[in-house]
Amino acid sequence: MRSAVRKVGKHFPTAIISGRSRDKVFQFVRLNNIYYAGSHGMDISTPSVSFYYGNYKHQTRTIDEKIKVMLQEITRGIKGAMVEDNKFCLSVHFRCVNEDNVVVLKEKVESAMKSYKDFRISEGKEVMEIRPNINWDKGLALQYLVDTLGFENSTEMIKNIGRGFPIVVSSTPKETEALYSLRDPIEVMSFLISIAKWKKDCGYKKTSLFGMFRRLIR
Ligand SMILES: O=P(O)(O)OC[C@H]1O[C@H](O[C@H]2O[C@H](CO)[C@@H](O)[C@H](O)[C@H]2O)[C@H](O)[C@@H](O)[C@@H]1O
Repeated sequence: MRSAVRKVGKHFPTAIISGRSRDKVFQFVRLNNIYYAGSHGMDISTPSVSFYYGNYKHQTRTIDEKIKVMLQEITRGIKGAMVEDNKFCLSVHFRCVNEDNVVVLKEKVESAMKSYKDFRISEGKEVMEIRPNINWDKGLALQYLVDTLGFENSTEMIKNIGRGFPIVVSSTPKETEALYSLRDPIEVMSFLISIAKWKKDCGYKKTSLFGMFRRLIR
């Protein structure tokens, strides 16, 4: 998969946008030719900029250590629950918590977070995301990348099509906004290899990217 992403990054500006910390995503992916946006898009690096943090004031952590300690205390009392530090946001995982305790955990976290108006809670896949209460998310991070960091071709593409080419990855049918779907990581990998090869061979100006998408995915 890494080699497939590297190939795509060679032919298209490529970004990985995640709720996880940027460092963690980089540890998984370990490629220098792509953009990374961690902490739900709050922490962005470009391929040309050193990945490592400098000692700059604006890079100080926004997550109050007090909140982390408080959430760790809550999860300690509930079997299977755990807190993950995503640098500019926190996750409270409940995948391994039994059903009855999930309700208890959610109530405790929601109640404790009531005193922290600068933070909000959103829910992911068996995870509560504790995020700064700012108007920023993965979608806005994508828009920022498209508008400012050398994704000019994508801007054109997204404008032309209206919504780009959203693809959901799921082995079962799902209600989503995505226009296309792939079943699993294996299909994702062959899709990535195909678009990189397609761009290498002919470039999207010579043939329709839309047509290519239609051929490659459902
Ligand atoms: O934005 P994403 O890249 O989709 O990140 C969202 C969360 O991903 C991780 O949690 C998810 O994967 C875990 C297994 O690795 C799973 O246990 C959990 O239920 C999933 O939600 C990550 O650990 C979280 O911090 C992210 O917020």
